[in-house]
Amino acid sequence: MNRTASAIVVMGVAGCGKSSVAHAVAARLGGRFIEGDAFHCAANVDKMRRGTGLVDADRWPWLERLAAELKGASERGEPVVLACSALKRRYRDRLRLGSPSVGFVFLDLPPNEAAKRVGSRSGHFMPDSLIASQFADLEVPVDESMTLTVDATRPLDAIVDEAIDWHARTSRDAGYGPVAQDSVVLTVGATRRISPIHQTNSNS
Ligand SMILES: Nc1ncnc2c1ncn2[C@@H]1O[C@H](COP(=O)(O)OP(=O)(O)OP(=O)(O)O)[C@@H](O)[C@H]1O
Ligand SMILES: O=C(O)[C@H](O)[C@@H](O)[C@H](O)[C@H](O)CO
Repeated sequence: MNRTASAIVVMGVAGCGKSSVAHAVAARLGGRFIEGDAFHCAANVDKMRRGTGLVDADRWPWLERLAAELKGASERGEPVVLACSALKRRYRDRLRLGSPSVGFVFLDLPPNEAAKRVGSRSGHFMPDSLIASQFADLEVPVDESMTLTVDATRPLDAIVDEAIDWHARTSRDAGYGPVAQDSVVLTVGATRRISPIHQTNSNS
């Protein structure tokens, strides 16, 4: 990895494949995998296990911890791939704050598929009754910097290949040089630049 996308956040609703994809992408890129769920406090996990969705106040301290992880990694030049729901635009902007070159891979999965995946796994705290609230909170990334949207119904290997290819292309486009602050918005097959990066970040 290089400083253009020193960190990748794999995002989306419960069950969309964040951990599976982030883990595989980290292994392919030689980066560190971070499981965002491991940074939730016990109260948050208990809340979800009991069938109540998290609200902003529950998520902010968690996002602060994850943002600190990304910032530290960015300062050390350590490549990382984080699995984190990052459902809302302002959550993603918080993660961008300390490491502006972070890229996002949004795993786009329909609600029925997410419910099926969450319902069929065992030993996880997340009940499928919370899928509706995940989609209620989800703000799909549109015109956000360094963001790839992937059809998460595709096989895992194909998704990982797409993410790796996107990372390579954004890195090549940025050329390691003075354009590293540019934003690259990629929707499969089409790349366009928006510069500088802060023009595309708003606090919604
Ligand atoms: N592309 C895929 N196709 C089919 N099944 C998948 C795919 N990716 C992941 N899965 C399966 O879906 C389930 C959820 O995957 P995973 O735990 O990676 O998602 P997640 O978004 O991290 O979930 P959560 O945030 O709820 O922990 C797992 O059983 C996993 O094996
Ligand atoms: O922001 C949130 O509501 C949470 O991070 C959830 O997305 C879960 O932790 C995760 O998906 C586990 O199923």
